[in-house]
Amino acid sequence: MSLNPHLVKESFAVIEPVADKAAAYFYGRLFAENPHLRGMFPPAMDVQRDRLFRALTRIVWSVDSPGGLSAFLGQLGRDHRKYGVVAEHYTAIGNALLATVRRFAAEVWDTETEAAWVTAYTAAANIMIESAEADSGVSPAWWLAEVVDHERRTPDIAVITLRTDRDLPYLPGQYVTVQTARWPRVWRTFSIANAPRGDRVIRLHVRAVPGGWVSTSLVEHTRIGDTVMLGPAVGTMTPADSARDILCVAGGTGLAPIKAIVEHVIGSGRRPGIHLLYGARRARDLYDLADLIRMQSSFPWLRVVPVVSDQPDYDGVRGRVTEVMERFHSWAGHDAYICGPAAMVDDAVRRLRRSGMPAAHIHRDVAHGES
Ligand SMILES: NC(=O)C1=CN([C@@H]2O[C@H](COP(=O)(O)OP(=O)(O)OC[C@H]3O[C@@H](n4cnc5c(N)ncnc54)[C@H](O)[C@@H]3O)[C@@H](O)[C@H]2O)C=CC1
Repeated sequence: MSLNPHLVKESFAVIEPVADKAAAYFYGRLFAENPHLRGMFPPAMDVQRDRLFRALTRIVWSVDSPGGLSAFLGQLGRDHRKYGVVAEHYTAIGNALLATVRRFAAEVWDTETEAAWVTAYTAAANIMIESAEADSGVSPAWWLAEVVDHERRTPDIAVITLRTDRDLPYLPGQYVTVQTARWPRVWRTFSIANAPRGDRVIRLHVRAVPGGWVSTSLVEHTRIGDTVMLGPAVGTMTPADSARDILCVAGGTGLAPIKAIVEHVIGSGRRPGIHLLYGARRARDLYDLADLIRMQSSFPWLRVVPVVSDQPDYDGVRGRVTEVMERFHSWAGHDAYICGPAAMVDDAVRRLRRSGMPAAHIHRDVAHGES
């Protein structure tokens, strides 16, 4: 059977508007047919449902660009080891998925569409299974990490320093999933805010999101000496191998991966000009400014520009960080790294593309929610 991306996409487009219902049906069916799998998932499934659809959407819409997709699936397969997922589970998940798309895309469903989904799912599952198996020979499924420092920089933002029990390999700009003792089986993603130094130290910037289980637990209920669990590092916004100058645009705690990338570039011995536009709603939310100013004073090629959007009496640069980015400078010839709220990242990419920056010079990660 050959892959037929068109049929997969066409049927998926019918499901997207009813994604919530389809995800609820998928999990209902999965657990009804395989009750033993329920224990692998958290008690509350809302975030899990969104995640499933975000991953599925990404897979389906890139099903005909196999290069990037197989890297994504490989990371997904490795990351799923921490849940205890093994090869047999993929059959159960595939059956539930097929039943779901068959039901919700009934208006366009036929035997050819079914064959296209079976082929696509089998190919995707095989990549995930193979990469998990290859990884199991060389890397643990998860890491334990001790909290060695916990700084409450604002009432709702903490900078948390962890030391992992074993080396956790990562590239600057990547992120990890975190589970706290307070919420077993609930994993949330956070970017690593420091470049790797071989000392097993990982720093996270966490904003306690209202109703966010893990973020609130990390900011408000975590102390030095506590232990958390981490999944493997994933993510594709990593430093480009280029000689260009660098534009960094960070919104709120989206600063974390940007800081890791800047640290890496400084440590690499290169001397590119780096502009770091750091946006926050109010001056007091510029929770890491003192550290960035220190970096700037030891590396004269770095220019940090704090930008405040929602405080009219602020006496520095005011506005949304993306607007300031556009009126500030010409960014032609730069590499851009962008991280923050999804709408901010989209807006920055749109403005840079409009100004003529090639897509290949714009580095961003597909939004990963924290809460
Ligand atoms: N903590 C972490 O490790 C990471 C967090 N993130 C994401 O970064 C985001 C950070 O959120 P907050 O700190 O609450 O930031 P925020 O909502 O306070 O926004 C910070 C700044 O971003 C800009 N901005 C916000 N919305 C915009 C829009 N619609 N258009 C243009 N510019 C806009 C403004 O300049 C604003 O001052 C979250 O969505 C989080 O998921 C991403 C990667 C890592």
